[in-house]
Amino acid sequence: MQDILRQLEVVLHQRKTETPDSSYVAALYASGLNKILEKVGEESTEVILAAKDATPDHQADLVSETADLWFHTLVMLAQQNVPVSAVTDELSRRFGLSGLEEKASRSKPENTQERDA
Ligand SMILES: N=c1c2ncn([C@@H]3O[C@H](COP(=O)(O)OP(=O)(O)OP(=O)(O)O)[C@@H](O)[C@H]3O)c2ncn1[C@@H]1O[C@H](COP(=O)(O)O)[C@@H](O)[C@H]1O
Repeated sequence: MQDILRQLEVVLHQRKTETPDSSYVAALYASGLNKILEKVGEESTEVILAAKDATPDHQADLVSETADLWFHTLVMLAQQNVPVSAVTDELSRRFGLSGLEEKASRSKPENTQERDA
């Protein structure tokens, strides 16, 4: 895993014992899961808008908005006590596995779908 993700994860867990007035992350925890999820949704929209921006220098905005989204996603994982390594391990497990093949292995035969409906 990238060092910055590891370092940030340590800080995010440390913030659980700090006061909201001294830390943005502690303030998010104090506001609760819904506020954290709201931020994840908000930052997702900002990433989409930055990616669709047609100006020549929009890449800097896209990088910044993606960093905001990743950051808030990391806060969500920490709040839920899900280690970042669980996500990177899952990506490693999928590495080299065709998305199309994986999707095909998930779909049920038609007659089974009808029976389960
Ligand atoms: N990487 C980040 C990081 N990225 C973005 N942000 C904050 O996320 C917020 C982004 O939200 P918005 O753009 O919507 O701005 P906003 O209007 O201030 O947000 P709201 O008032 O709507 O909640 C800003 O306040 C940013 O400063 C971050 N805040 C903290 N970190 C890391 O987390 C560590 C701990 O932060 P503190 O808990 O504040 O010490 C820091 O040392 C950094 O490493």
